Amino acid sequence: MKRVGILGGTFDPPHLGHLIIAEEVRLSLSLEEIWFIPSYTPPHKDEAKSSPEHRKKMLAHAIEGNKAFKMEALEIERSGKSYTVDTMKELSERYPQTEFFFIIGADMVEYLPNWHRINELIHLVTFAGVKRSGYKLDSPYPVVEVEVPTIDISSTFIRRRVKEGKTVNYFIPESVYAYMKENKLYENK
Ligand SMILES: Nc1ncnc2c1ncn2[C@@H]1O[C@H](COP(=O)(O)OP(=O)(O)OP(=O)(O)O)[C@@H](O)[C@H]1O
Ligand SMILES: O=C(O)c1ccc[n+]([C@@H]2O[C@H](COP(=O)([O-])O)[C@@H](O)[C@H]2O)c1
Repeated sequence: MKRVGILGGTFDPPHLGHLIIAEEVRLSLSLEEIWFIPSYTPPHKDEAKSSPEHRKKMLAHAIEGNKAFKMEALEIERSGKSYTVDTMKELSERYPQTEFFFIIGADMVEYLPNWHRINELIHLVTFAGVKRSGYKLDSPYPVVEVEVPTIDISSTFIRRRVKEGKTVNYFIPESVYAYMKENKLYENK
């Protein structure tokens, strides 16, 4: 079986925290690839500030240069609320010879009991949980904990800094920063 990690997210915008957890989990669990899946409408939080097209382009910039990183944009193509169970059902049917590991930060681990059709989803993926400051990794659902240095960066932090007119140099890849500036993203949001 091919072993593939999935990192689903809003990526509004993608940042170094995303890239570091993806690479660290890939190495720890000996995964061949990481597929980044940008959501269309995040199921349980406010709508993204940037459009799916902008988020997709920023993500493409963020993952360029790592051959093991791919983007799978099926949630954007499907539109509507991006429930993970629908996504993983589709991918499991499309790739029956692949074992999927779904990477989640501790904020999402705490939230797992509220996920849509979670009892179905746990049979489709193995959750790989990573620490995130302010959250616990405890869950009534099976989660494999992967030791990753705690990176205290979030998209909310990046958006807030940009709105305040401050630099976000070094927190996001340069190419993502250039794209954000070119398109004036987050300056007034
Ligand atoms: N710094 C981080 N450390 C660990 N996990 C993270 C980190 N940033 C994001 N994640 C995880 O990556 C996935 C996608 O995150 P998402 O794209 O929503 O970014 P975010 O920084 O949490 O965004 P926001 O601040 O807008 O809520 C989630 O499972 C989230 O827990
Ligand atoms: O399916 C659900 O009910 C569900 C609830 C919360 C989050 N998720 C998924 O978890 C990933 C991270 O979510 P977020 O909100 O941090 O971008 C993303 O792929 C979401 O679709 C999924």
